[in-house]
Amino acid sequence: MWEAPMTEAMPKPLCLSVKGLVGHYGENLALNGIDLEVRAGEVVCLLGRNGAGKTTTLRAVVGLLEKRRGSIEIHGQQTIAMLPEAIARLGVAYCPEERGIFASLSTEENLLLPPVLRPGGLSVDEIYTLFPNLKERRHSQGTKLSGGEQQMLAIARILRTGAKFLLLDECTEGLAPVIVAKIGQTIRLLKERGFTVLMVEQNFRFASKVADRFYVIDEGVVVDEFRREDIASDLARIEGLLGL
Ligand SMILES: Nc1ncnc2c1ncn2[C@@H]1O[C@H](COP(=O)(O)OP(=O)(O)OP(=O)(O)O)[C@@H](O)[C@H]1O
Repeated sequence: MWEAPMTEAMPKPLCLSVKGLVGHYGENLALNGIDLEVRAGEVVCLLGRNGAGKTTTLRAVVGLLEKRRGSIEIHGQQTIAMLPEAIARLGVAYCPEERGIFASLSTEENLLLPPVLRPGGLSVDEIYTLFPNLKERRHSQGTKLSGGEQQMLAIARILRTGAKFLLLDECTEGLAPVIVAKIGQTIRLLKERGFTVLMVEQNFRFASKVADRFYVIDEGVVVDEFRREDIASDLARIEGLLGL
């Protein structure tokens, strides 16, 4: 049967589609109807002031926010009522702001901790090729690692699980500019290798170099969106929105 050829104009398949997402912490409304999309292979960034609802959005996508309603489709599958374990098996991994490195375990033990949930994950050797620092420090205890090494480890270990859709929460927070640049290189490399990334970032300068598209969240709703190529011509308005 004849099939239409793939053209550049054809959009990539949807990795994530969020519609009317409402989320609560107890009685407190944190998300008030979030709508957003992430396509396969994109790097998408959530921006916004403190307390806007960015982290809560990531937590809702991976099923960690218990009180959530609306629609969250991952690779076309409705996940709003699914448990975190089942969502993880769809190939989604979350790297939280606090990184979650176990102090009493070595770098390598931390690396081997998350279970492999799908085929296609990176091997330990591939991870060490990507992060030579971690190889050098593989026998060091988690707490002996620098902040940058801990962040690299937190990203590296989710690459083993087979997840191809990565949710990164403030992965540059508190890190020196040289390490921030390294994390930028890592995210670009992951994109080249076919990973999809949804990230939360306070550091707009950094995000504007790595992300393809942006959503601005305020008081639990998306109030604006733009593409990286729009930034130069629309900088004053964007900085105003972000309170920069
Ligand atoms: N564990 C929690 N319990 C109760 N309320 C919470 C909790 N975590 C966040 N909130 C509230 O939910 C709202 C959204 O918070 P969220 O952490 O998603 O914001 P954010 O945009 O990620 O901001 P930040 O950059 O400060 O992390 C805020 O009003 C916050 O106070």
